[in-house]
Amino acid sequence: MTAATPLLPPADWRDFLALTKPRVMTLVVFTGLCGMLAAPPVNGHTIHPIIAFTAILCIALGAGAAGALNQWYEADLDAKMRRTQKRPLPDGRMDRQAALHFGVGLAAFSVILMFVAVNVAAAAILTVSILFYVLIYTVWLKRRTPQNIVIGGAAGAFPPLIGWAAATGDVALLPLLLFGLVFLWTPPHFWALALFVKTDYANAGVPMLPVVAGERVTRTHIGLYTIPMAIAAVAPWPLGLTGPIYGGIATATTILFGVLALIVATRTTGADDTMKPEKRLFSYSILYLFVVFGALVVDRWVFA
Ligand code: HEM
Ligand SMILES: CC(C)=CCC/C(C)=C/CC/C(C)=C/COP(=O)(O)OP(=O)(O)O
Repeated sequence: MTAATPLLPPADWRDFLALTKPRVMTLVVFTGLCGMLAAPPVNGHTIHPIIAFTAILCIALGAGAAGALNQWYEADLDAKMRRTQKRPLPDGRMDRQAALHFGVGLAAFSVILMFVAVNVAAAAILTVSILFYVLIYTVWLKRRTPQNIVIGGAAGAFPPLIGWAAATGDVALLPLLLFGLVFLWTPPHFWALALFVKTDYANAGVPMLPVVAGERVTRTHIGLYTIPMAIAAVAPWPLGLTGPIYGGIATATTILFGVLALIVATRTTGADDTMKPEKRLFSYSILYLFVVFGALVVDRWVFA
């Protein structure tokens, strides 16, 4: 049943903000910004600061809209998981219709503004990423297959491409590698977390890998995905797409990622295990992406 009831008071602005999953979106927006700042000038011109700001705003609004539509669609699941129970919809602080209108309105606004103020390529990729997260991941795959986050995770990998396209009107090998990096990073990022919130997903009936295939298989998959992820992370350097600053930072931080992932991949746990290595890998995965994308920008601006 829907949470819609005429007795609900109007939702607070904080509830609308919570619908946009602001903490997760900071990294989404950061990768978009770095994709933009890593792009070369076109005909001697870099992107105008106002257009750059508008493009980043559109990525933030589009990602927020996708988060809101995700929460609109899966309020029933969120109500069953401890981690998500206090969100505005399952907690009964907001009408479901309001969340739907907010999400659709924000999505349309972000795409139209991107098209009008920036360019068609960035608007098109933004549209694809919103649709990917909402329709492919949330509606289609999440409740059906443990490969949900592998395929659906592509949604979160688009922002570097959007940023680059906003600056150049085009895509190129470097942003495609960055897409590959985030795409291959998502499984270890998410499965590390899924290992320690497995019961939540089991209670909600979501077929995440540890629930369906067990811990052992999940750990092995974390290890296996880390290998191509590491290649995508370091490849821009030997391919001559970045300089040694990026190369050095990406290599060092990726080696540490590999070590932490290997620890998780080779562990077996007992019933009262505190899951410290899994929590560490999850936290590090977030820091890692911030640092690698930050290094890209530092490298580009130091060697320009
Ligand atoms: C399908 C792909 C993904 C899934 C299923 C996933 C899942 C999750 C979950 C369940 C959390 C815990 C959030 C919470 O407690 O509310 C989380 C945290 C986080 N995720 Fe992901 N994630 C995915 C992709 C991404 C992507 C692409 C990014 C950014 C590029 C990202 C960035 C983050 C950040 C920054 C946090 C920490 C948020 C905080 O501090 O609360 N995630 N992720
Ligand atoms: C530009 C643009 C549209 C970007 C989209 C960004 C995007 C797809 C991010 C994915 C990260 C994310 C919030 C996963 C949460 O999974 P979940 O929804 O299963 O997590 P939950 O259990 O916390 O709801």
